Amino acid sequence: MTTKEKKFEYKGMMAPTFTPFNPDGSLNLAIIPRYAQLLHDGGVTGVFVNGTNGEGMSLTTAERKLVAEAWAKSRGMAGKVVIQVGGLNLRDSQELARHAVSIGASAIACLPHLYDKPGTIAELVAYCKEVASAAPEIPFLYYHIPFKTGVELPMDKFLEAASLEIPNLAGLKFTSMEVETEGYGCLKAVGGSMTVLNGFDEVMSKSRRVGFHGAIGGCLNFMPLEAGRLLCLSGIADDDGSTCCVPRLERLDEIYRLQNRINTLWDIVRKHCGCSFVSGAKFVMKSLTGVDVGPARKPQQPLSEETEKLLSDERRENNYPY
Ligand SMILES: CC(=O)N[C@@H]([C@@H](O)[C@H](O)[C@H](O)CO)[C@@H](O)CC(=O)C(=O)O
Repeated sequence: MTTKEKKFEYKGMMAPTFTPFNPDGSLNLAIIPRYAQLLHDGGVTGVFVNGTNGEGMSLTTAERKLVAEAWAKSRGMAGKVVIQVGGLNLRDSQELARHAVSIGASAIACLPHLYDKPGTIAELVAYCKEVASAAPEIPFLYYHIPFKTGVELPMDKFLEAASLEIPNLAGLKFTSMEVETEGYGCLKAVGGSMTVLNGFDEVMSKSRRVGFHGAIGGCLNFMPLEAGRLLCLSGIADDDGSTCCVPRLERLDEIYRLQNRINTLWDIVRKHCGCSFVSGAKFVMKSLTGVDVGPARKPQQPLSEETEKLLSDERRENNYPY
């Protein structure tokens, strides 16, 4: 593999896709082409499959392959197809990594082991190396999401150490609020050669300002136009008024407004759905786009009619969509 191939050269908005289910809980793969078209129309240029929104950890390995294949078939619309292969026993993650190569995925991403959690950078590097080496032909991204995994190791140091051991290491999905400190360190790590993608919508603007390459955020499934404008305005340097037709103060107001709109929507979902956040997010997806990705799987709880009504009422009161 050449240096260029092992890098994940990507800039833009990538949707962490919801796995569509039928009401009986079986996969609804037939809807994926329409879902991919919707993302494409909103300016989304990649998909992150079988992650948190995708409920990868609630799917069987066979189902994860089917979902990955369906997105790979829709790559004409979906753009870059990144398959999250972690959250399982190592053997299955390696099998999914090989499968990702066989279907022409753009890259794989991987969580740490969720039970035998790594306690040191060396342990995390060793684990990632096992997975990455099963798919040496394509880039490997680490999926950093400490609030879910409990693995809180410093990512800038991880990238430095992993780059010496994993030839196809290309970067990470950084799902932490620490974008201006640790996240910035990741951008500077390994001579600035790693791709760093933001994972929390709440810090989308900040992450763009410090130079993250892109965003993988749930809101990109249903409000990509607002998110795209937010990312675009946030990427304009303050001292370079000449490149932007929107005056600086107006621009800052608009950034503030757009970031707040995204945050408010997530606050509504969190308030009514708590731990069944993906159930709520899937309901929002259906309400705002008409693409029905169905219910979430347990342990996410189904939404009661009352919760659905509360979500709908608050959504409308806050003018989503415009
Ligand atoms: C934990 C979680 O759900 N994170 C979301 C965010 O978009 C999140 O929903 C949003 O920032 C609200 O907190 C994405 O990062 C999910 C994601 O990338 C994935 O599906 O793997």
